[in-house]
Amino acid sequence: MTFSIKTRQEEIERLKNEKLDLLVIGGGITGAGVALQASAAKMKTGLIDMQDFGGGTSSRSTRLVHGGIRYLKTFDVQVVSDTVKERAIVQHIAPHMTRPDPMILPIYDEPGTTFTMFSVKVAMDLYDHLAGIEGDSPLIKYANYTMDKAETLKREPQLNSENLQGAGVYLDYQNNDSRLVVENVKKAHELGCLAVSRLKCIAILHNDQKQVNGVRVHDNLTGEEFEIHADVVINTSGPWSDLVRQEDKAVYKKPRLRPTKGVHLVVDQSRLTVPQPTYFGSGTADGRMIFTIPREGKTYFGTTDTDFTGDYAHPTVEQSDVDYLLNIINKKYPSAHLTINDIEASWAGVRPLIEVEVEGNEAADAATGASVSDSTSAPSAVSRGSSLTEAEDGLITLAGGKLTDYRIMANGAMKKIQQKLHDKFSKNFTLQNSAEIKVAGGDFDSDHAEEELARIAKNGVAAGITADDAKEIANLFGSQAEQIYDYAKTIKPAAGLSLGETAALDYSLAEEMTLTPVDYLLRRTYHILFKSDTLNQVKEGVVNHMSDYYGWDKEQKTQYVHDLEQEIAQSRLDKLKNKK
Ligand SMILES: Cc1cc2nc3c(=O)[nH]c(=O)nc-3n(C[C@H](O)[C@H](O)[C@H](O)COP(=O)(O)OP(=O)(O)OC[C@H]3O[C@@H](n4cnc5c(N)ncnc54)[C@H](O)[C@@H]3O)c2cc1C
Ligand SMILES: O=P(O)(O)OC[C@H](O)CO
Repeated sequence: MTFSIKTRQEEIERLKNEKLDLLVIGGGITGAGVALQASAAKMKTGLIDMQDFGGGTSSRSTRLVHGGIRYLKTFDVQVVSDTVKERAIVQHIAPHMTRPDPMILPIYDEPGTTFTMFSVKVAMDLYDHLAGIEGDSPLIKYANYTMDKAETLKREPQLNSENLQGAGVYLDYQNNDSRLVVENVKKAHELGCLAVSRLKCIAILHNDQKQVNGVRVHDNLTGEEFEIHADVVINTSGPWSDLVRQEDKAVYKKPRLRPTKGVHLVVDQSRLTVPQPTYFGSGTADGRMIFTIPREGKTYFGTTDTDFTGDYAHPTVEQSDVDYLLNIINKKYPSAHLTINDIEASWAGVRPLIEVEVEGNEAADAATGASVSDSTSAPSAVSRGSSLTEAEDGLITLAGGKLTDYRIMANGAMKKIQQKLHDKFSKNFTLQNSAEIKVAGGDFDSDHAEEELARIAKNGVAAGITADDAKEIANLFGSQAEQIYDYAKTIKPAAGLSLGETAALDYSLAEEMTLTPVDYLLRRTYHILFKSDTLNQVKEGVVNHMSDYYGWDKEQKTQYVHDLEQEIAQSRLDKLKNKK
């Protein structure tokens, strides 16, 4: 019960009564990375999120740890240089989620193409060079190469052959974004961070010298409001960063973000079969590039990139998003003939793109060099860099960036926080090398991850769990699977769930601050997004088991079931399908 509803109240009492060195507002990947590094440096750290950890953009990405090869076209070389090197480090510290998965980049002779056969080879060579994939690199087996048209069609037969020139193949990594967040949060918590979800910052507090010294929060579970005091406060609220800065009424001047929405759609792999992740030009004048990615027996594809001014917590997939993506996919894979009825799941996320340079006396350090654009630029031309700023009253904001460079973004922020605690509060902390701090579940040999996860899964079978469940548990929870297998030895399967599913759920409730069925089925596991075939079988068992664990009354259980069914209906695009 180390990270659960049972510890949540205890930690709220500590947040009320103990002054922190650092408070982190926002528990997406950016905030989680800062909280882990601050806790590793033995700062008394608090991390709050108004939703579930990872409930924002960090569970709505393309689920890649990648260097953004297309950013070379907009000369975002700093972002590429940072992120392409960072991939191997993220794989090292989070090996159960970040897996090498070479990308095919088919080249078409078409309007608006991002690459030609010549430029894709130059880009891939630069990409590999920046990542050190050369010479005797342990990753040399993933060095890039090109394929001619025939080889490309042999590799990926469903691709449109018309105007196809060939393809590049280069290393990128698949990732489980939601679990990357929660494993960072769990590690931070293990290192002493007071991490509480469903706590919303509703005001920024100041001392007599008009310097930030804390926040007022609203507990979204209980309705209680209280203050949390800290020497330093950092705003890592992603797309909400401007809204949190607006709470800092004394110094807020203007927004700096240009939020854009990105949508992904999921079909069964029988409807669209791709052998490995594929990344190609949209074939339209918007300069976008689209991914098609195999995952868990499904194929997902995306993304759109459109300015977004809606509710950042509930970005929705619209008909125009579906039409855009299906039009491109059916052109690139002419034998697919996908329609909206083939879509089994979907998700929409909001990029926290930085558009406006800092203004006034804000101090800015380019964490990963957000090159500034203006509102006339196409969304895809806006930099994917991040920025680190400090307002006149001391509120620090770390925004933008990618999920891939979360660790180096946090590195930059930690140097500023360390300096501030030294200069203003005479507190000295030693920053740790976060490249060597494995996230929760990463305690196994990263250089032999596949073999290690297979070895771990065998222990699950020995505990009486089916081979499929044991493998899935190992892939999701990494070295923590051993704990789940131990659970399995002492419990009986819950109604409607297998022994493995029951043990994994028990673990998540006790050790991952999993508070709702949506937390579990959408973010801690792949059930809603990639396992729609069996979702109906497990969801009732999950709800009933959680209801017993939490002691929900009839009204609470009805509400959680309603929220879950709404999430599933939205993911399945029921509203759009019913309009047809
Ligand atoms: C469609 C799409 C695809 C992408 N694909 C990739 C990819 O494949 N690889 C990659 O590296 N990057 C990718 N990205 C970028 C990456 O997802 C984001 O850069 C990253 O997730 C941003 O994380 P964050 O922690 O800054 O924001 P978020 O994850 O949004 O976290 C901010 C958190 O702050 C919380 N919050 C907000 N206001 C408050 C408040 N007042 N009080 C308390 N909490 C608050 C929110 O609930 C939220 O959980 C993609 C982005 C999109 C949209
Ligand atoms: O921000 P974009 O346009 O690169 O889209 C996000 C990708 O899908 C993955 O990072």
